[in-house]
Amino acid sequence: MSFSSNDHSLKSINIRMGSRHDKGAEDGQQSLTDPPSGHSITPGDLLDQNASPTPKFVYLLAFFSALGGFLFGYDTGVVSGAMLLLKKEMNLDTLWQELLVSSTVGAAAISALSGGFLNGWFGRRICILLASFIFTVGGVTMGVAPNKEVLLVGRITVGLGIGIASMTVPVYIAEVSPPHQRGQLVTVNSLFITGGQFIASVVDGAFSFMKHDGWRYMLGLSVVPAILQFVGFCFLPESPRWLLQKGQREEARQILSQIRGDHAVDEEFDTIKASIEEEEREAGGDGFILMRILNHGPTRRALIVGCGLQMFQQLSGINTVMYYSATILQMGGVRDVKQAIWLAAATSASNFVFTMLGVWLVERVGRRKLTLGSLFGTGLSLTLLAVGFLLAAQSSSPVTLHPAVPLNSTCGHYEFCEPCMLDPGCGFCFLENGTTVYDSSCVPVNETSKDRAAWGRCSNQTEETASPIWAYNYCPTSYSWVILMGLMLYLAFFAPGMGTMPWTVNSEIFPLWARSTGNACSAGVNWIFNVLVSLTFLHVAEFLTYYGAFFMYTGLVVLGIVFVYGCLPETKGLQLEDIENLFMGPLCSCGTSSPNDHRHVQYIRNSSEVRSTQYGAMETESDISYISLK
Ligand SMILES: O[C@H]1[C@H](O)[C@@H](O)[C@H](O)[C@@H](O)[C@H]1O
Repeated sequence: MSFSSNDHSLKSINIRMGSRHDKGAEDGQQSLTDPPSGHSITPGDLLDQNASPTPKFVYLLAFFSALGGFLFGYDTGVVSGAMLLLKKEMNLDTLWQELLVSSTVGAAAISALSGGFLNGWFGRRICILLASFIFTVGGVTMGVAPNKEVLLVGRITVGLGIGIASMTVPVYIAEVSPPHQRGQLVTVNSLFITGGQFIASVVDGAFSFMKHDGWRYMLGLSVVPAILQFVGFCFLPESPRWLLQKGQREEARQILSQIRGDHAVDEEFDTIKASIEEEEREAGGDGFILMRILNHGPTRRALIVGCGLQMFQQLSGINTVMYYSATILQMGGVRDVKQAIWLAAATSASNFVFTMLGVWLVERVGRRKLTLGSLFGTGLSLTLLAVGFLLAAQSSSPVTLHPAVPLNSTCGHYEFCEPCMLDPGCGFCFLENGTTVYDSSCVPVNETSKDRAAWGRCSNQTEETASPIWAYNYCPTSYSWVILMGLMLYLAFFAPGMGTMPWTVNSEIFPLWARSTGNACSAGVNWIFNVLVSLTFLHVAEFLTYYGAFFMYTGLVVLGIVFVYGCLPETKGLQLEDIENLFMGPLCSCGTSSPNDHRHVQYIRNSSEVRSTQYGAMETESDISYISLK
């Protein structure tokens, strides 16, 4: 017999065996420590529902909750297309445009942080209902907004909904899913996020022809999934884990049986119950939850890992790349705005399609390998993007015409397109013949609409092909194919891993008492870094140039690789109640706290007599002799 000490897994096995034994004794059933003669119990037996097909009800729950992810994606994605129409119709200046975009993300950060309290107190179901109600109110407000102020209120309202949904939905799905499918089902929520972004870009394209009021449909249509989710959740149950934590045992058992279909739920029910008691005992029952998380080693380490993952997700620059895709396409010669909108839809379609790959891979390769592989590819693609921008900058078109510009403008100083476009006050006005640029000038941008110059040839944009082209924020280049390839590769690598795993992993690494607060903090970190990265991008580009900015993101991704390699354990296939054990050791164990694929736990009866194991008895050496870890 061989035994390698792994007191963490022993502790959890101990909980299960002990509690199962108690139950078996009470009900006069056979206990787990009393397997049929000659049968050795494997972990598979312990989680026997793992091997069985998932009842359809779980899919239904996952679908209705993931509508929250859809709304998150839709409301964050739809605004770019709506803005093209809004800025003309409401005559919005840059400040208002930025306010309407960033207020949603800012509100999401605040509500995600406070959502932890709501979630722990009122439960997952009420929070999802609340989020869909808020989404509906926000959608109606935006759809009927008579002016920009009301529109801003609508954008802030949907932001509040997004924050609550973003932290509640993954937790709810994780808590109702069977362990062997948890990763996949939670990752479906990310699929719905990118699906929402994709549908938003299609809706943007479809309504872009409606110069008057098109934006009302774009922004207002979000009420459809919001109402669907609200109605659905009126009939769907609360998470049995949350109910058990609140002491509502009978309801919890009943819902667990309903969710698991025909499968016996005693085992799972007892495991959850025993570990709630154990966890509460270990972490100390009283006090402010965030303080308890920080004072208790395993949860403190889980919080660092969860927040770190969310931070690196945003520092990888996803929203810059998505936002910037239309400009990248313009650089490549797509000058028609309508065509650019449709091609931007192709970018979000790729993000969506590659997220599907993540859903497929998560239970096959596991969270750790998927995240590491994704980060590695993301880093390489960012390097390619940076090299593309570098080549474009080095072959930047010269300024050939120097019209007199006002004294207070810097635009007259530039000799090349590159520094001209990096100056937020200027744009590049040029004519082209095939790929040759000629008659080019650097002129001030119109304060109210960046789509045209303040004066001169490019101040009156027409659709005619012979008229000069106005390039704001970009330069024409023949290296756009390198950048485009970088963009596609970026999405292919980012979406399946870094786009999805931070949400999935966070939903499973916290013990029940810390789950709401832990997820609130990590989702809050995600939204805060989302605002930071999107708001700073243009300034960073101004100081470091575009290629400098993308090299900087590459550097941040390298830091992310070190962090993930060092600190992210594998959570695949484990019961939620076991995952805390992975954080018992030091913060960074380079994956060694992951369950070892080759180690097999066997429970062997060493006598024909039925052994009555008591709760906690396995900690003595003689008891351990009943287990062999190969
Ligand atoms: O996981 C999502 C997804 O990758 C989205 O495409 C992105 O816009 C969000 O910021 C992110 O949290």
